[in-house]
Amino acid sequence: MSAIKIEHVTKYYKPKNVIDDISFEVKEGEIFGLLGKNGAGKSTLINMMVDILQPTAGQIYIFGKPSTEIEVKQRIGVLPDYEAFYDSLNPVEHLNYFAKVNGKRVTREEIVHVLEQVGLNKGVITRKVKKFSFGMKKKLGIAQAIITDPDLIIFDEPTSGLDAEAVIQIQHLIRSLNARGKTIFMTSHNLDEIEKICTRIAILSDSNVMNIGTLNELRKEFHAYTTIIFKHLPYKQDQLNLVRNQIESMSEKVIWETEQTKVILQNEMQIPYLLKILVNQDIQILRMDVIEPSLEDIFLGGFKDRQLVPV
Ligand SMILES: Nc1ncnc2c1ncn2[C@@H]1O[C@H](COP(=O)(O)OP(=O)(O)OP(=O)(O)O)[C@@H](O)[C@H]1O
Repeated sequence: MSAIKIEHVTKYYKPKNVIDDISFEVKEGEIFGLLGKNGAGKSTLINMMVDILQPTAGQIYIFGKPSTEIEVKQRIGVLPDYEAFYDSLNPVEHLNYFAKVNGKRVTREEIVHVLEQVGLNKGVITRKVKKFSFGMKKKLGIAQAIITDPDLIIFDEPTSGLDAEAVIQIQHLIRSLNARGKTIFMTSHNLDEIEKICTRIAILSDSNVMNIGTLNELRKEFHAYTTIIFKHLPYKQDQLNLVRNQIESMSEKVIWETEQTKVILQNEMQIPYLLKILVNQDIQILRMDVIEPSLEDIFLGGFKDRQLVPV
């Protein structure tokens, strides 16, 4: 069953649709990453999923039921893009109250355990939230998203503003929640993070999900370039002439150096052909590296019809 099903959803904010007729599904058990530039509509979409905002048109289903149903809401935990804490409570009191309001009883031990998981240790959990730093509030928001043990957890930029150690801790937590069967839907501006953690990725652009897939599928879809770098003994002059003609006829771009050649290919299926050229000309290869395009190359390189610029 799909954990999230978005069907022809539109959201109009004067003077235009910020989300314009988008449809996609997130399967149970996925870590699904939503990418988009500032203002692309990621938070608007999340707020519609959790029924804080109503779509202008379209339907959203969570675990097969309309997202407006109360029993569905109880299966979702969310870290929104805004803060909603009671300043005068400490984090233990806050999570206890939050869980109660959502119809779940949690023990103090469970709360302390969740706070530890997000990096809020015993030293700070008796402090009032109003004294918390930005990063501490972000961690509390993550704790709030998971305290009721929901099946679907939605994180809007879970690691933005956190220090490096906390980022690693939260990424580890997201993976371990997923390993326990939780479906994760997250946004992030950290492309390395999305690349590292997410099983599938959607790119939201101009109010439409332009593309969805695994990193490998996106690489193919965006015609991302593969770079081959090989180190070799210096070419002899006659070798160089022959190799140059053949490689330049198959490659987007070649950078020739005395003992290293960098070949940019549009298609990894060209690699065997490249190897054949080198072997036939008896080039003495010492080392070879294949550099796959990263999510950053894909995202910053442009969308479907704009191909990436080779480096
Ligand atoms: N209440 C509102 N009224 C009018 N326009 C709004 C409202 N909320 C958001 N918008 C507009 O909708 C668009 C999408 O905003 P949204 O916050 O969803 O983007 P985002 O992808 O989450 O951006 P960021 O990465 O900066 O958080 C923006 O152009 C924003 O100005």
